[in-house]
Amino acid sequence: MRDAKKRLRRTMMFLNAQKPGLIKDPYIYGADSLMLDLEDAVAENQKDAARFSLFHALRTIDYHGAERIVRINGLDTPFWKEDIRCAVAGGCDGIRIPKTETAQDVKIVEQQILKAENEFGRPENSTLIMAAIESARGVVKALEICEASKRLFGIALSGGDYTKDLHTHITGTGIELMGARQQLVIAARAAGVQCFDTVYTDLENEDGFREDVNTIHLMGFDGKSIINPRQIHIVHEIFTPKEKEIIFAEKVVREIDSKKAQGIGVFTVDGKMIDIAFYDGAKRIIELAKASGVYEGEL
Ligand SMILES: CC(C)(COP(=O)(O)OP(=O)(O)OC[C@H]1O[C@@H](n2cnc3c(N)ncnc32)[C@H](O)[C@@H]1OP(=O)(O)O)[C@@H](O)C(=O)NCCC(=O)NCCSC(=O)C[C@@](O)(CC(=O)O)C(=O)O
Ligand SMILES: [Mg+2]
Repeated sequence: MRDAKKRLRRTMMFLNAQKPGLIKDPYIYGADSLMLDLEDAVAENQKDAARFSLFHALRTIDYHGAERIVRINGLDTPFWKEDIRCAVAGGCDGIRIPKTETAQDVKIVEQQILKAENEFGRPENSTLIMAAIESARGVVKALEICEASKRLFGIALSGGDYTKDLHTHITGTGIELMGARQQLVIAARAAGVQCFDTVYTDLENEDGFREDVNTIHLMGFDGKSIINPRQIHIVHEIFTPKEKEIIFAEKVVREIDSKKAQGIGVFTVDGKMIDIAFYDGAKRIIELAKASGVYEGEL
C-alpha cells in the first residue's frame, strides 16, 4: 500500500460519472489521476444512473495506468454507502470523501470500504482514501483528518465550498485561499501524506491558471485538482523539475556525499552555500524527475 500511497499525482482530473462520453476514455489526456465524480457534478435525480455507468466503466475499461478515484456523495446524504459499494465492487483505486470535517468521517468511510471489500472479494486494504476539506472546521481539524486512517494518502482543498463557508468567494487572486492552503500543506507534511490544491474554474484564463499553479507549487503542494484536459500540460510543466534544477540537485547530492567522507560539513556548489539540510530536498527533486519520466542520470 505504501508505494500506491506515494505515487505521482500532479493532476487529478474530475469527470462527471453521469456522462459515458467522458468516462469511456479520459486516460488519453494523460492526467496522473482521474476523479470519477458521483457528487456535485451529478444531478440529484441521476445518482443511480451515474453509479451504474461508473461500475460498468470500472469493470470494462482499461484506464492505462491512470489512477481511478471515485468521489462519493457526502456522509449527510442517502447516497454515500451505495456509492462505496459500487466503487469498490468495480475495483476503483481510491475513494475521495467530500466535505470531510473530522477524523470520525474518515473512520466511518473506512469501515464501509472494508465491508465492501469483504462483500465483493476484493483484497482488504486495497482501496485508498483521500479527504477533501471544504469548510473552516475541516481546515482546523486537518491534522487529525490526515492521521485518521492508514489508507489515507492525501487531503485536498476544495475552494468553492470552503470560500462559501468562509463568507467569501473565489476571486482569482488566491487571497481568500491563502490561510487554508498553508494550513493544509503543513498538516499534510506533519502527517506524511500528500496535499492537493483546489480546482481553477476559469477555463479561458490561462495566465491566471499558470500563476495559480506556480503559487501552489511554491507552497509545497503535490498537485492540483483540475476540471479540463487543457489544464493538464500546464500543471505537469510546472510540477516537473527542470533540467537545470535536476543537474544542481545531482551536484548537491554528490558533493554532500563526498564532503561528508572528508569531514566537511559546509561548502558551496555553484556559489551557493550547501550543508546537510539541503540533502533531502535535492533527493526529492531527483525522485520527482524519475517519477515524471525526465531523469536520465545515475543517482
Ligand atoms: C467544464 C466543462 C463542462 C467544460 O466542457 P467543454 O466541453 O466546454 O470543454 P472543452 O475544453 O471544449 O472540451 C474539450 C474535450 O475535452 C473533453 N473534456 C472536457 N472536460 C473533460 C473532463 N473533465 N474529463 C474528460 N474529458 C473532458 C470534452 O468532452 C471534449 O471532448 P471532445 O468533444 O471529444 O473534443 C468540462 O470540462 C467538465 O465537465 N469538467 C469537469 C466538471 C466537474 O466534474 N466538476 C465537478 C468537480 S469541481 C467541484 O465539485 C467543486 C469543488 O468540490 C472542487 C474541489 O474539490 O476542488 C469545490 O468545492 O471547489
Ligand atoms: Mg465541493
